[in-house]
Amino acid sequence: MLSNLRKFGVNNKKIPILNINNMPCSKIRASLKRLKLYVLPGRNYSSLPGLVGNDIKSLHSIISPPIAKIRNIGIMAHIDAGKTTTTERILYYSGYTRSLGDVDDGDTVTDFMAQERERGITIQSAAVTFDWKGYRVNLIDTPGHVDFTLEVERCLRVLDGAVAVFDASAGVEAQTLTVWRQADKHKVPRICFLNKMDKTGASFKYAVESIREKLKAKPLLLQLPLGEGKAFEGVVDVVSKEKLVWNRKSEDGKDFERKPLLEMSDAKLLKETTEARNALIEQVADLDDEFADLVLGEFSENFDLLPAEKLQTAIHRVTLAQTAVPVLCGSALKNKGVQPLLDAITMYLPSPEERNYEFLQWYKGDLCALSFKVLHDKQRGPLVFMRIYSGTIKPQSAIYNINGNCTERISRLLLPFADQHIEIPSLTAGNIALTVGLKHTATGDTIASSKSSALAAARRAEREGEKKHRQNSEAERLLLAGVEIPEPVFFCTIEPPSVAKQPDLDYALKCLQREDPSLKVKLDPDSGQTILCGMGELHIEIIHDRIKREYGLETYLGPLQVAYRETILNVVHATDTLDRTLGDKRHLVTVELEVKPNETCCVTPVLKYAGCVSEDLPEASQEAIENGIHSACLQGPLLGSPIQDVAITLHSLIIHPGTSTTMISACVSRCVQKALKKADKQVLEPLMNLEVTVPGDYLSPVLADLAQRRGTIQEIQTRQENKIVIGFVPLAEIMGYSTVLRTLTSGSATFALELSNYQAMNPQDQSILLSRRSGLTQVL
Ligand SMILES: Nc1nc2c(ncn2[C@@H]2O[C@H](COP(=O)(O)OP(=O)(O)OP(=O)(O)O)[C@@H](O)[C@H]2O)c(=O)[nH]1
Repeated sequence: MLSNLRKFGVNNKKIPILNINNMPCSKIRASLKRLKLYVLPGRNYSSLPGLVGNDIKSLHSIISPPIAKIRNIGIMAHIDAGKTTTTERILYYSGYTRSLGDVDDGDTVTDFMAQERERGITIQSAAVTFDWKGYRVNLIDTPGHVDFTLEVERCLRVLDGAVAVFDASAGVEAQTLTVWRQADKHKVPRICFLNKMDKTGASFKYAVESIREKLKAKPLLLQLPLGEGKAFEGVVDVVSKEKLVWNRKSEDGKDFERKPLLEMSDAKLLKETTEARNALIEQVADLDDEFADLVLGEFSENFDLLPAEKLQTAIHRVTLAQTAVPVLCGSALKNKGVQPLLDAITMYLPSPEERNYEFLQWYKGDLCALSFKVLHDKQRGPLVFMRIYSGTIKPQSAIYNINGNCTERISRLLLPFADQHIEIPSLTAGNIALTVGLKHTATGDTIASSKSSALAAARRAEREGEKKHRQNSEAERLLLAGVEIPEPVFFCTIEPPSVAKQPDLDYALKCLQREDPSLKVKLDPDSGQTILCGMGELHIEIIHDRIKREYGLETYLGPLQVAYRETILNVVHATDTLDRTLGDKRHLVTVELEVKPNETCCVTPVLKYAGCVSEDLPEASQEAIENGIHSACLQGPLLGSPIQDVAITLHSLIIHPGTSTTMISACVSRCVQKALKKADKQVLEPLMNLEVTVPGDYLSPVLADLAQRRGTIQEIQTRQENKIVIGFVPLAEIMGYSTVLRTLTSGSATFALELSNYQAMNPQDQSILLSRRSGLTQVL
């Protein structure tokens, strides 16, 4: 049961999404860092400024807001859509910060990093908590760069709702699609914010259409813009039929007026808004039966009489059901439209209790939490951010980590509220907690109150699975709600400055892996070198930089290499015998097996036993066979890359009594390798979906360059002055592309990449690759 239980936590399914684009790493995080959200050494956490004396009531409302008033949200967007700017404004209007930050001013970030170094702490914010009109909002940092796909995925897992930010002049862009798909996967209700309405070329209509067409979503237009481009001055609230106009003299956008639209002064706008409101009511009524009954009953004659609150409640339900998405607009840079966005977040996005997390029923109110970010603080050790789904977390208490199968103790519990970290006595379901003292918990681990509580939950899940005739694996997935770990596609060697520093490097890598499970570290069995495997060039660069910055180690990276795979093209047979005497014991195994291409894609080999073998084979021997096959398939005969898409049938296995399982594994492994060597072999390379957005003038050089990179162009779309080139390109050909693209287009183009699949290399390219590799080997 326990091994089963552990499996719940490790959901190793591959998600084929990744993006390389050497943009600066998540600016949102940098901006949050700039907000001085860090733990000050030696700080007294027990009191909160602003609370006079024993203002227990205020403290209580800060620590335990009613769950219905909590919103756990994230902001997601394509690069440069304005996520950071919007976040800055949100934090400013909510009172979290006292001045408006400027994303175009890099100095402040550097200043902060200098401070960070001075203090010897590594605090990046994963979540900031603030209040807005009586609601508690936990804004969870979702990184903009999809080299950190796992981070995006992990954050989405703990969100109850999200704001998708769009550049109103570009509409839906490549990465919007990627994050939208991820949000779909995790069933996260969303609202859309069409930002940059002030920008030349901004088009509300175009952006809404692209949401409809590309995202296949039903936009609910809750606002209309008052002007576009330079003429943009505010928005019309369609629900309440008011116009919101920002005071031109107000530098920070705090000062705006809400005025009802009047027949006398706004006749045209009122007509337009009334039509938009009627359309909205009909649209919502089509999607929500309860609202349809209300509208058809009392208000069928005149929609104007329908109170705004009734419409808002129905929009909330529709948003929660994800049958449509509310759309708002504004300009974060010009400080317009952000306060109504905050209102919409609290009004339309769900509270934690409105999300239907199926696994909660198995915990029966006992503690269930997901660790979604681990940070290393030199003073305090690891700090773990947790989303509490059910039960209560308390300091000085033991918790059970299901993935790690270990019991750990939380020493302190902090609430990252406003610009403070408040030490608190407990935290309940729906909240985000920051725990101190957990030494083994890693990102993505699931936490229960005790081992017995976790086992009880697993039993309930299994019973439920049986009742519903469902695969147990599904119950496992739901129980733990783990974060899926994508397969890395890049790797390189990493070396410490001296052999004596190897243990320090191992320690640094261990800590970094706890924070970031998409970072894989291996030992090269031949050279003994440490190998780093990551999601992209930027990912590996950042890890390298962090080792230097946070652990004071100057390491050396080998050349970045693409993670190829191998497969075979024909059926092959092999037999092998291992006969060894160790001491007075004879170990004798004979294996006969067949290896053939598998019909469907499979990363790990499919193992079958021929009828005569399976009978009475002890479990330990079966395990030894699986281990042997697994280890043989880790290194293919062509490039030493993992073997995939093969099926192995064991025809005969003769084991001499007393033979150890290690010898069985060794013999099976050798026999599989023998078979693989005999087969016709094929290298598989990662093929990427590529989307380049380029001004029309630069299209030709971009296409010519892609042709040289073995790229295949599928489609070229036109979006205003830009061309969107959509196609495929092998990953090996696109390394360092951001620099080349910048040079080719004077920095005016952007691109997004996503892993499509692994595809067979053509014989010519394969032989070039193999000779290059063997050449390298000779040089070495
Ligand atoms: N005209 C205009 N520009 C904006 C607006 N919001 C942001 N920008 C600009 O757009 C650029 C990108 O803004 P960011 O806020 O950094 O966008 P982001 O989505 O966080 O970008 P990444 O972190 O790279 O994904 C900056 O130069 C901003 O000044 C807006 O409302 N109008």
